[in-house]
Amino acid sequence: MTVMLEILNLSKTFSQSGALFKSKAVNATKAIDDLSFAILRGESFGLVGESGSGKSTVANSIMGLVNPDEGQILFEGQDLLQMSQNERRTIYQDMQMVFQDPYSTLDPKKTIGWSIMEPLTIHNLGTKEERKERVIQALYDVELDETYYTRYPHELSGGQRQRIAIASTIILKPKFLIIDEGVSSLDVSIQAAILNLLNDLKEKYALTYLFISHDLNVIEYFCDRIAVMHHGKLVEVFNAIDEDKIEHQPYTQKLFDAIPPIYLNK
Ligand SMILES: Nc1ncnc2c1ncn2[C@@H]1O[C@H](COP(=O)(O)OP(=O)(O)OP(=O)(O)O)[C@@H](O)[C@H]1O
Repeated sequence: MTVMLEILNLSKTFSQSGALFKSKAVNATKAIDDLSFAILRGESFGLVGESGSGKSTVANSIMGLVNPDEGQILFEGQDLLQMSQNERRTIYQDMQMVFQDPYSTLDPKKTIGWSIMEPLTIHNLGTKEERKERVIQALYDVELDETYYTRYPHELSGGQRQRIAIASTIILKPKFLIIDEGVSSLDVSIQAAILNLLNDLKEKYALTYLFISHDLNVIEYFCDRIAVMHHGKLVEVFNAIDEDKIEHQPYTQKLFDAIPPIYLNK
């Protein structure tokens, strides 16, 4: 398999109180610290770590929402950090992110159809009729139907809202999808349904996933390879299938030990 996305020596420090304190280490948080890993085309790559370990900073750096201090982010060999705004805009049709809280990303005053169509509108893709057709296709892709086109976010359950968030990313036909805590706020049975949907979409559209969660149990179920982060650093990367055959780093073992026994199907 070829490499789709490569992170090389990426670092980001946030100054807590603005530029005034930038030079004082005590007021700065090193959110990511010399991080390197590669995601292969067609895999589901998991990034796991406790809250504050730097996972969202990695996702936000990839999506251009955070400016890293150092390092490279290579997408199909091209460094995103060296690109112009225009070049990035084009590449973000191939890379999309499903955010943590779908309710906050859906405009409560707009119909579901409008929200799913928005990326097509922003990128000025297709005629009005073609856009509507693509929205309806995207609704069916996430196992909803066209009656949702005219509904509003408050009429939907958490799981349905997450399906809408997924529909509004796959409508651009991306190659690479980041899912940041995409199922964390959902009940366990709904989580499983969304994960199964993501697996179906992966197959249908040949997607590659970066799946981010603090929940090792979910990551282990869904991902092919797993990277563990702690205090902004990479602890280890391993194949999910080898999970119980290898000796893990103590921090990873601690995360495994914290999984409640009811979730362990061994
Ligand atoms: N915009 C910001 N300004 C200041 N500090 C930030 C900012 N974003 C993140 N941080 C800090 O960087 C560290 C890493 O945060 P990040 O959100 O990347 O971790 P995370 O693993 O995704 O955690 P969570 O699962 O809680 O979102 C934390 O200490 C956080 O407080």
